[in-house]
Amino acid sequence: MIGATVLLLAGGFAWSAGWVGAERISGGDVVAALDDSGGEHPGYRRAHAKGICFTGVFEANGAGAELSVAQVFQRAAYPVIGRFSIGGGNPLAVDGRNVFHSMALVIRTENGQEWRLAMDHTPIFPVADVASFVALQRATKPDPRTGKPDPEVMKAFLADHPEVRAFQDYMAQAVLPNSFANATYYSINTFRFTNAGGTARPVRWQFVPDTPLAGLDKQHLDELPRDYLFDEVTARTADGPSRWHLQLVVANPSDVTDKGTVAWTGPHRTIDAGTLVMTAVRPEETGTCRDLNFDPTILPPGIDLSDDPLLAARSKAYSTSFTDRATEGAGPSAAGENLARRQAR
Ligand code: HEM
Repeated sequence: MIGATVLLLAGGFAWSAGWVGAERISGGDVVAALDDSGGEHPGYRRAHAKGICFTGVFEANGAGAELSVAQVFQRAAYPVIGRFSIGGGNPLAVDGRNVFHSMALVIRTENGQEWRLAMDHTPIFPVADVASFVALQRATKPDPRTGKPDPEVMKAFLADHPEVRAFQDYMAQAVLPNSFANATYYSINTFRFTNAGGTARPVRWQFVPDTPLAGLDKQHLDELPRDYLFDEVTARTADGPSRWHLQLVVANPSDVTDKGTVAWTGPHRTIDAGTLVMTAVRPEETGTCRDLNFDPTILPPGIDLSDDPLLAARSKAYSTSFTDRATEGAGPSAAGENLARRQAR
């Protein structure tokens, strides 16, 4: 369990005295906390710094229109810009040690609508609000003496945040996908979908891969090559596309919609809205994803925010991170023909 905790929190998260409520925590505060915990890496995303761009299409089958008027659910193929990443702010991170495998997408439709999505391969998140996120950074900040989080600080954090237990329990038994291509990517947060009849429903979604799931050996994660996941997806894509089905999951009346820490369990009405086809992968310097902010609150008409407070907090933090890195100037690609290889030369 401790191993899972340390693994989960290794992405680098911090804290600042005097933050007493989410309303007082700005995007700048969150980014300062990320920098304090994970170290400063100018020119990179403050979280999910190590990533690779991809392109493809979303082939909508029309079924999603039952839930939302967004054009992206009308039967057609829409171009996609995407990014695979691992959590944490270190662009030189070792893939195997990182808990989050992530996918971000921008899907544009010809009527000018745009849907930006940033998803993790876990169905739930460790914390439900931004104050807890900041506290998590502090708890997981490496102690300079050991290079690991201080167990006493972690213990106090977990005592104050029992909601983290659900994530720890999930991670302890979950398979850690051995490819970006065979992971399921979850919205985690709930959104509100409105259809042409004006009916609004809380919805979470997941992109479910056609590629069968296979796991990394959790006992030997440290032995994986640094860029294992990124090299694997690059080689795999040279051989052909990978596909995921977009499953829209409609809330049951008893489901929690304002906490990404709580899973929706049991049977749910689920609509397969179409297929994401990922056709090409490129390093950030030559791809088209680096200078995008995958703010999950940029939504087309027919998809709105829910009552989950994490969404607005994410928007503020992503915006500050984006502005900071734009001001600093982009660093070399962290994966693909990458920074680590250049430094080794
Ligand atoms: C309070 C909670 C959260 C905070 C403060 C936060 C913070 C951040 C920040 C600062 C970035 C870098 C943005 C940029 O420079 O473009 C980022 C990226 C990202 N986050 Fe979060 N995040 C939170 C929750 C989540 C959740 C719940 C998910 C998954 C559903 C998620 C998935 C991602 C992904 C996939 C990226 C990388 C996007 C890309 O490739 O550009 N985050 N996050």
